[in-house]
Amino acid sequence: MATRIGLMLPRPVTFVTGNAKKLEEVRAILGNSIPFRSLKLDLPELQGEPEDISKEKARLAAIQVNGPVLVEDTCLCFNALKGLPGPYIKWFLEKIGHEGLNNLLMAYEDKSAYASCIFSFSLGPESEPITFVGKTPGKIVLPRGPNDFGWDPIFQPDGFDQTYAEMCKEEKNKISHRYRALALVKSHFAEANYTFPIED
Ligand SMILES: O=P(O)(O)OP(=O)(O)OP(=O)(O)OC[C@H]1O[C@@H](n2cnc3c(O)ncnc32)[C@H](O)[C@@H]1O
Ligand SMILES: [Mg+2]
Repeated sequence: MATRIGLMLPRPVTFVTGNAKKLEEVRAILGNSIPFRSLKLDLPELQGEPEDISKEKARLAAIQVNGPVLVEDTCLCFNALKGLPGPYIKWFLEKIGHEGLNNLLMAYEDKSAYASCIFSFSLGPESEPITFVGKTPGKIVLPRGPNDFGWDPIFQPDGFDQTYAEMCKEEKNKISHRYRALALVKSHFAEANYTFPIED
């Protein structure tokens, strides 16, 4: 059987994020399937549509790293608010907290929401990033469970009685928006058959 030779990447892939919890989940989900190193950088984020924000982050990251990069942007979208706060969830969470986020939906019967994770992968500063989107539908509830990662206590995925925060990590990582997006990233890497230089 002929072996397909994949594109040899000039450097290992760098996952750029300023968020330690994201990194922890990405490590747990990817395991050894895609070798990567991480770099803690909080990149400036454009305003606009989630895919454009994620792509722009990858462009900036690829310039800083001067090599292949993976970044992700996470959104929490309320259906009654036509997808808002969406990519602005970080600032909403920081300013108004879990209670304020619940209050935003007070005027609406519809408490449904979805979490989405948009990974962008760029081969380097000259390349157009490719995006991979994973979504998990659910609803916004009063906070339940440990408060150690973002809006986990107020998001209850459909089909479950627990919020993300109440679930054990393994369970969240089997159904999460991040897991679903990373499944697409993994398929792309398998398809492209990239080869990586040995880390020095
Ligand atoms: O450096 P980056 O990767 O951008 O990390 P960040 O913390 O700035 O993250 P985002 O810009 O994607 O903003 C998403 C917000 O949602 C939070 N968040 C991301 N993933 C989450 C998850 O799985 N569960 C709960 N909160 C999450 C995160 O802490 C932020 O407040
Ligand atoms: Mg950010």
